[in-house]
Amino acid sequence: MASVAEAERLVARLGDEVTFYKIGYRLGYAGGLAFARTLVDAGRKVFLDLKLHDIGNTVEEGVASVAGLGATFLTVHAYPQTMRAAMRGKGGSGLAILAVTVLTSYDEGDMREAGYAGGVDDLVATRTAQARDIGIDGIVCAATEAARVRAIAGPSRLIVTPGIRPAWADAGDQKRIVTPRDAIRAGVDHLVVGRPITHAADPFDAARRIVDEINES
Ligand SMILES: O=c1ccn([C@@H]2O[C@H](COP(=O)(O)O)[C@@H](O)[C@H]2O)c(=O)[nH]1
Repeated sequence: MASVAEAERLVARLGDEVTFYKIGYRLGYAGGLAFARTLVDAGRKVFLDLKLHDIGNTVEEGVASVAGLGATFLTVHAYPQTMRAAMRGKGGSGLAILAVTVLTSYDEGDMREAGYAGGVDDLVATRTAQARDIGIDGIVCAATEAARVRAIAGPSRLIVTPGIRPAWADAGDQKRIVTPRDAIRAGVDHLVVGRPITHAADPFDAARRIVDEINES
């Protein structure tokens, strides 16, 4: 979403079909943080996908600022310093910190290009174990990794998966994609669905088809 006005129109169009909204960079940098508060006040849940990563002090102070907005989730990259700082920053707020392991737009070739010697699965596993040991609230990974992540993270830590693509949707720049049905069957707690809904000719119909697929799984 490019603007709060556009986001407001989408929220109105989706009505009660969608109760949990993710706000990313584009809207976040265009008034989206104030809009998050509006959504929370309207009874919606908000996932702030800000993917913070910086020196510990900066992350801690940034998370402390965001913690008062009433959002449910906030993402940080799954680097140990960053995760520890985020957990300090959230203090006693109800904000859950989610650690992004390896972006779902990365495959093995992208890992090599970025300078990693190992593969996606092993880095997701390593970062999940570190996140668990730090006490992070949830893990962001592809649903293809959900079973291994669950085994490492334990039964109560949240698993949140972007890269969700119904069979009828384009993959776009996502490389590790899974259908809503297969993600639910893999034991994922929350599915992130963006363009299959926001770029659909009829977003309400797209959201309903995805909800139906989840409910039939
Ligand atoms: O590994 C990650 C972490 C975050 N994302 C974010 O999720 C949405 C996915 O949107 P789609 O349009 O459904 O591809 C997007 O905002 C990403 O920034 C991710 O895709 N992968």
